[in-house]
Amino acid sequence: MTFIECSDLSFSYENKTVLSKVNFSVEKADYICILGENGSGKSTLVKGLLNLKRPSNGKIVFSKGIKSNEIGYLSQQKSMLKDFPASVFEVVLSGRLSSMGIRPFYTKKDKAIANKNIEKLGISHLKKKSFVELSGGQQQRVLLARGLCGTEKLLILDEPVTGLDPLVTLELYDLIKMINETEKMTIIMVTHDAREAIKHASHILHLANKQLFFGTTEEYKKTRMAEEFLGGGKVD
Ligand SMILES: Nc1ncnc2c1ncn2[C@@H]1O[C@H](COP(=O)(O)OP(=O)(O)OP(=O)(O)O)[C@@H](O)[C@H]1O
Repeated sequence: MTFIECSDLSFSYENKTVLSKVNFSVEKADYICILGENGSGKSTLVKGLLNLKRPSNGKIVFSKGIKSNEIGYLSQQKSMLKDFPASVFEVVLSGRLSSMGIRPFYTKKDKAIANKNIEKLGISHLKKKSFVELSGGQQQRVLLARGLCGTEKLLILDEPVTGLDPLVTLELYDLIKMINETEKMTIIMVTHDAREAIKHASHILHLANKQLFFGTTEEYKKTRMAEEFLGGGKVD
């Protein structure tokens, strides 16, 4: 099932085009990694997918299977939430906000969903702790649980491992892969870590202010671009 179809997309800031000619589609249970150098347009595209920025050209079409408020989102670690004066449970529960519409309170169902995701990510023991007292890796797990509270279909992650140590980074990648495989959760992830990306992703979207490549990871691995981007050496 196709969730999102992007055709001939461009984005501009103050009439300056920063991304153009983007054409790709997102199918249910895909794991798409968006690669590219700094300033290549990755975050701008994510803003477009989250309906936070309007394309200057082309269109993003959501299928009947998904609405734009059914997308979970986890941003870079430098997120404002790092200083959020709240417990782990409250932070995770706040992931239900986008699904609440005009309803001003959390229901039992919202709380049950928060608890389910806390369990899924193995952070039940941290539930009552203050979010600001956690390690970077623990905070990112909490924010992943929060992102999952907003969706059962599509999770967008913008550089989720930035600033984490290598071991915690691997743990987080494994968790994301587990969610993709066991829940059939569709994943779109922006990352600088191309080597890890090609280990996990089903598809690669490579940007350089335009679309350089979109296709399966297997196809991508055969390209010269992949070799160069991965800094030479064997692509495994
Ligand atoms: N709010 C803004 N106003 C003006 N220009 C912007 C704005 N946000 C981004 N840009 C410019 O758009 C281009 C693409 O930026 P974007 O943040 O999408 O790139 P990126 O690939 O996500 O980069 P990084 O890997 O450094 O996060 C850059 O040249 C950037 O300077």
